[in-house]
Amino acid sequence: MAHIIVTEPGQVSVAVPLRDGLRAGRHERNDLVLADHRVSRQQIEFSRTPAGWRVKDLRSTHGTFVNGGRIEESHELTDGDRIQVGSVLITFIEAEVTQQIVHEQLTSAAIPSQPDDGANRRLRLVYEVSRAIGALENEDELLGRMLEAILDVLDCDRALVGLTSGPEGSLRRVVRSRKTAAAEEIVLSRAMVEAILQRRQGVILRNAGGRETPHTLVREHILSAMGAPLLVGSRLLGLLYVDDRARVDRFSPQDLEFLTSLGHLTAAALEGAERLRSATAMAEALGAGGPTDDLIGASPPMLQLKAQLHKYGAASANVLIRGESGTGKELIAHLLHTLSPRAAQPFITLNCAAIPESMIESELFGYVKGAFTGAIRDKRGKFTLADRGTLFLDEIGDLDLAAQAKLLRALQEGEIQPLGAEKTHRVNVRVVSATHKDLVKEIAARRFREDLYYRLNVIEVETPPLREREGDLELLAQALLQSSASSADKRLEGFTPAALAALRRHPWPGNVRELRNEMERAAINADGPLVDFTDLSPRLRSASAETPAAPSAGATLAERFGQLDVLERQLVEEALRTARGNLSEASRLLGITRIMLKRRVDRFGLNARDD
Ligand SMILES: Nc1ncnc2c1ncn2[C@@H]1O[C@H](COP(=O)(O)OP(=O)(O)OP(=O)(O)O)[C@@H](O)[C@H]1O
Repeated sequence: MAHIIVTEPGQVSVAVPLRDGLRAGRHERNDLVLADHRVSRQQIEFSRTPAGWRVKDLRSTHGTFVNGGRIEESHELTDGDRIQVGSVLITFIEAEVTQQIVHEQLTSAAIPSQPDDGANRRLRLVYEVSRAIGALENEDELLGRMLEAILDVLDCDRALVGLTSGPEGSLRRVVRSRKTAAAEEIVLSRAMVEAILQRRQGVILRNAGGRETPHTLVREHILSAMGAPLLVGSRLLGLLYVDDRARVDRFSPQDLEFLTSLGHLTAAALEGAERLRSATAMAEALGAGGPTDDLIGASPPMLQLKAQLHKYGAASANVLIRGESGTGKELIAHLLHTLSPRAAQPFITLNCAAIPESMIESELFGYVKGAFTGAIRDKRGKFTLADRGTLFLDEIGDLDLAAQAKLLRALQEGEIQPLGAEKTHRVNVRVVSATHKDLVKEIAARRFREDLYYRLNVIEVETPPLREREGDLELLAQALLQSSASSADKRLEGFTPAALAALRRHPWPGNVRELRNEMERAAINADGPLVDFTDLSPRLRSASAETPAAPSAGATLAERFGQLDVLERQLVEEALRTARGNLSEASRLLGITRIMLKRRVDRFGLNARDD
């Protein structure tokens, strides 16, 4: 049954099963009462549709938002949708949950004081879990408390939460055991973990000892085990696992159903906490300014990127930066170094695509005199030069397999051996690498080593392309123009509307690098004070699909002259669209008088309004 997870500020998250016609609002007659002054008395209604579920806004005063956007009237829900009303967050979950548990949870304001039978102990656990993770402060400690409660209720030996946020693709674990006070090492069955994570379903081991029992469980003397995924929407955060060494068939299908419900609840709370952390980091990043000020951009993906840089700069883990060409990968690698404790040490760059295969090893590790013909003196490699600092490996996807094997060894052992040297020596290097290639595809095509990928990609950062960064184009164009103008010793104030429109129309496949080149050119061409359409490159003046085709060379003079009308009409239409039909505003955009524009509007029979 589908359900919603309701998170009110300062309250525990509560899971509520959905039913057709369920209403939420401030009035106490609602099925779900939301005590928030920005929620209307009747705010929203959920209804079933042939395709699934829909949420309808009941003409609320402050509106209903789904995934950040205000809904017009109603919205078809998909798994994981986040509905915001006032300060209340409601997450829609399509997956199955145990109705009994979630329903009881909804109606219990406090721990129930009924006889302590199995069902009530479970209910109490759900309550405890909600309370613990709702107040999420120290994640590990609270997950630990939840696991202790699970051990108690399910009466089994050991319990574990494995989070996929662990280093290098491994699971970060929180473990509790009934027998030992110390956190016991739990060896998980790979087959079970894969089944849970890949199928995204709960798995239960019954008849342990049978021929199909996974080897690890037999070796570890585990007689019963079960696990469930931590899923929120389509996002997999890890798994919940319990086992027992005393009894066979310890867990029933109802136990698994119960564990699965807890998995949903835990995942929703963990994700909520993660969002809070990233919002806090973003706020800190925005307030902090500092080195990331060099990274121009205020669009949501750029703000997120800046927050990530502040968060990851201080870590010493390796970082892989992915992104299209010209999106600022090198700039970001340098910022990661500047923000790190290694900032006072060297930042060394190697472009793997620019070095011939035969030389890559000596570039990376260096050589000693006499190592090969022409090695007339010792040469230090990039690893040695970057010792205690950062090594930036650009275009890592272009490294050949032989060099990948050597790089992997250096990263695994923290030691390098220059060509021809007898001994290895230790180096302490943080590797930041970058690529525009999809390394997962490269791994599948056997062109990139998977083990190296995990070594490099402890933290992954993605640089967004310019076309996805709404509003950044203008910011970047202005800043890059100013820096080019001052190098050319000119004073330029900005752009004419026609130049700006051409900049906005262009798709910028070469991203910021292409824009920087364009601004250098414009600064040279422009006589000032504004850069005009004619100062831009021919590519910008003619490449856009919306720009009318240049008059064809073979046409007569009269035909070509006639085509001017087409261009003029398109520009007038565009200006009117931008100015929402306002004549004065549109004439200002076109740089002509209002009367001149009115004459053209009449000639083309267009609609416009007087101010
Ligand atoms: N957000 C930004 N703010 C200011 N300048 C930027 C920004 N992004 C990129 N640049 C500038 O654009 C140019 C290209 O950036 P950079 O060389 O870092 O891109 P890249 O992703 O490493 O490209 P490639 O993959 O082709 O090597 C540089 O001059 C860089 O300083």
